[in-house]
Amino acid sequence: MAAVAAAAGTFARRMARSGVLFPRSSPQVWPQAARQPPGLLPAQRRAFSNNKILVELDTSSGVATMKFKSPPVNSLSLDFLTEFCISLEKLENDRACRGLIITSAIPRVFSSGLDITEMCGKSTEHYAEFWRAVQEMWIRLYGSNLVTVAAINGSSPAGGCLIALSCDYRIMVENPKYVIGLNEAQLGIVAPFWFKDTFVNAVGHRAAERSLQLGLLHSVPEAHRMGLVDEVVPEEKLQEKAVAVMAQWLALPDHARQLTKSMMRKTFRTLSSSHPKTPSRSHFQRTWRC
Ligand SMILES: CC/C=C\C/C=C\C/C=C\C=C\CC(=O)SCCNC(=O)CCNC(=O)[C@H](O)C(C)(C)COP(=O)(O)OP(=O)(O)OC[C@H]1O[C@@H](n2cnc3c(N)ncnc32)[C@H](O)[C@@H]1OP(=O)(O)O
Repeated sequence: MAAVAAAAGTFARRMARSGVLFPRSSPQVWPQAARQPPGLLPAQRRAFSNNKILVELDTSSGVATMKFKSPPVNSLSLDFLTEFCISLEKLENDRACRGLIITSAIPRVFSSGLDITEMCGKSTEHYAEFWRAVQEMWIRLYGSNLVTVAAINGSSPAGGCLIALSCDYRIMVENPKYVIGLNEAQLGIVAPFWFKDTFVNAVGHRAAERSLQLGLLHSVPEAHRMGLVDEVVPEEKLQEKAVAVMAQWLALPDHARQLTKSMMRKTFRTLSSSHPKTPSRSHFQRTWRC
């Protein structure tokens, strides 16, 4: 328990160093239209970047694009998760931003999920901090007030699938090599209940039961059929489609859409307020034999 508390403190300090407020306890409601401060020339584009993620915000449309750029496979390391939360928080605090498209700059992979090297041979404190960061990523993305669209341009197993599932809409590139799903059972581990719930919310109980027990990674057409992704497009149409979907969602009044989203996703507050126990060191070691 002390380790969990220490990890919470460490993660909070990492976020605080970035200048981002932490944590935010309740959803914020943003103005309906992107606004520019009066008297200033509108800067159409703003960008910020770190060594894991690139973010570009088009202030005229209010749409930001977040590109994962952490070779080789955009695995979700502690550093990646921290940068993700910082970037998301910056966008949420930017009154010009209303929507977020998440995609990958790495060919053929959206995200390979949690970084396996973070779960081997580390201290109890590290596991606690890592797990805290995984939860925080999900809480912030699933509970975000922004319209979030996943433009999935590569394989997306496990934690990568969770990121996509946490968005409001998923568009995946049609490619016979790409797969998506929660394959934890194949790895001999159990997807946490909030991974499971997010999956069930997208595909329904029966499809989830089968997919999760067998740890299936689905082809793109199969993922589309079962509702795991909402749309499938050729690679060259992905950006255009993501922008079009975003425009459709942003056409609604923000407050009504945001409150509806918050109502539909209210379970996230349970985790947010209770942060379940971090898996123990022996659990990690047993699972990965390290
Ligand atoms: C977890 C501890 C136990 C208990 C806790 C309790 C409950 C919940 C626990 C866990 C929940 C976990 C969710 C997860 O996300 S676990 C991670 C699952 N991820 C995977 O299974 C993906 C594995 N990777 C792949 O399938 C493929 O790599 C690919 C499809 C993403 C890409 O294929 P490529 O052919 O393009 O690339 P590769 O040659 O396979 O890989 C290149 C390179 O990258 C390394 N790598 C791949 N995935 C990961 C990863 N997730 N973390 C770290 N590193 C990864 C791979 O080893 C290669 O490295 P080298 O070049 O060999 O050095």
